[in-house]
Amino acid sequence: MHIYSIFTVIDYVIFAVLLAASMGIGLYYALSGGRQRTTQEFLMADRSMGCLPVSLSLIASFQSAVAIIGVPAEIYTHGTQYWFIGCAYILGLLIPAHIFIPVFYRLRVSSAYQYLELRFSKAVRICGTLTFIFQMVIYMGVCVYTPAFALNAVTGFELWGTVLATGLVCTLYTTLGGLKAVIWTDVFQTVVMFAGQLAVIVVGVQKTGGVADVWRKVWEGNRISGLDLNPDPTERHTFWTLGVGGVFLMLSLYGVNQAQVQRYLSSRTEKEAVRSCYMVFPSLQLALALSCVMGLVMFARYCGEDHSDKLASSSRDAMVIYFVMDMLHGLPGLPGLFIACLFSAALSTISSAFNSLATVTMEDLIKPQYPAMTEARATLLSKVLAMSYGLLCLAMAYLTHLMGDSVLQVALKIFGMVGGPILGLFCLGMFFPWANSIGALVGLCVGLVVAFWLGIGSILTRSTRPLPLECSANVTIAIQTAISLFFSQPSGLKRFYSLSYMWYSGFNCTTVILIGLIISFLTGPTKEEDVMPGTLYPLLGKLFCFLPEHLKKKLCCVTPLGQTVSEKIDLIAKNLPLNKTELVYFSSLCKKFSQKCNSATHHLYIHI
Ligand SMILES: O=C(O)CCCC[C@@H]1SC[C@@H]2NC(=O)N[C@@H]21
Ligand code: NA
Repeated sequence: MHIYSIFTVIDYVIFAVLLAASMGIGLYYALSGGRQRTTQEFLMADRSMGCLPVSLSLIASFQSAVAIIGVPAEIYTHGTQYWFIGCAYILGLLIPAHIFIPVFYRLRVSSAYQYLELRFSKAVRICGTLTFIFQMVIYMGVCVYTPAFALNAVTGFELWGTVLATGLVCTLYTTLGGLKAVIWTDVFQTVVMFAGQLAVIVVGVQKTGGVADVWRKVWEGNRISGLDLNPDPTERHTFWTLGVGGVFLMLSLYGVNQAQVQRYLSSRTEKEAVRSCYMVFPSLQLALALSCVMGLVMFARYCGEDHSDKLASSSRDAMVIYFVMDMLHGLPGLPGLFIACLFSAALSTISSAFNSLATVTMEDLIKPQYPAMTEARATLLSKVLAMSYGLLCLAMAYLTHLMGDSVLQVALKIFGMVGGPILGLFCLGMFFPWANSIGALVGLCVGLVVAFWLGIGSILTRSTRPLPLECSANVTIAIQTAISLFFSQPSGLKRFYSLSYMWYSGFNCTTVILIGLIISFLTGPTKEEDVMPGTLYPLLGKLFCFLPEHLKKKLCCVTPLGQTVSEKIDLIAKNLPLNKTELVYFSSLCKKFSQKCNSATHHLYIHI
């Protein structure tokens, strides 16, 4: 039984226009520019992108329907504690901007996992790539499934037909238009996403009696959580699990995830890439604020009642759609706008995932095996891969159907369980020169095993206790908390399983680094001079900058960060005994040289 069949023709038109616009952008990039004939264009957008589209595309990659639906459900059930994840965005973006981007950008890699071969070995690169593929395929399944399932639960909007339509449109424009199409559709879809959420908030506040009324109800309903500094790591959401554990989550996404690294590398210069990372911060805070406020307005609207009886599913996620349709029905076009917002969020994430999966499969798994492959065949194969990943993710959507739990929790657990160990692998390589490839391999494997042991263990023994829904329930909460404190405090393994999922990224990253270092020292640590230049970041040197030079030498990693080729040429040019005319001749010589080399050195220019 479905509550609302409120979709008027105009709503379907708006949804169709969204899909058509995305297709249009994809076709435009398939027929313009280099017409997607080379992998440099198809996978790297010719490294010609500006910081604005890149920054909006960076947001879109990991802001899908999961956040649009899952965050309001989270705020409605547990209060605004989740909002503190915004504190993790500061370090979570500064570290990628000043550590990961320079290393990746100056190595001129196309995929993040090429770094692993340069620093360790081909085996480490392949394991890193396969882990990434595993993570993104499951995550894509959640992203395709979420909007279709939520809509079907409330509005009877055709479920699998929607999943199919979304998946096919997305596969088509990603396959036709490559990274340029994906980035520009992400820009368009991010705007639609913000518009849809804003519409729900404006109408919702207006229908719930205005801002003052909403504030009073959420305040009385104890939904405005204070700063919870409880150090207990098994406490689901505290300032520490969100603000500190969240930093590791952000690093695994915005620091080393291929979908984001590819965007940094598609920027026209390193400065543009760093600038796009900075520009992500305000938009990410806005996205977080919009979804948290939506959850508060929803609480103000229903604080006491529980409508799950009326819905086809008892999950709070479906409740969010019920709230939206309750607010927007009778306003023709707005339900269609929200549907467009939901699917824009989903499409922009799925297309980024497809494109990054096709890139790593080509760059890390196929090209190294078939170096003689022609450009045309390689590009064709990339397109076939994008199509096959599209179909695979439809299958994963069905798997999500079986996962239960809140979609936000599922997505964040996947990032923690799989993204965390990958982050550990890169940190091991960049910050610890002694790490060798055996250590890296064993560290990654042990990290993944421990991550899945913890993740699955927590699912089997879970007992999240949502706050009571009554509006003014201060007394019962106090009693309930006292009771839970008295009975809880599980010990031993159960305590291990009850580690907050927001610590998974940090915990698994640390496991990989520790195991990796132990194994490296046991099997003969790498000497600093044997490490490929440009693959180390002198983090320890910077952290212990107060130490005397000889000790830092002992601690190693005082090597300066890899210089760009142009910096090296400048250095040479300055030291050469050349006069002005000879310098000009030298620079024209370098330009000819760089045109002959492959694009890897195409920014070989000289400042005179
Ligand atoms: O929305 C999704 O698809 C995944 C859930 C959010 C992923 C993390 S949470 C912190 C960071 N901020 C975002 O908007 N996305 C990532
Ligand atoms: Na998205």
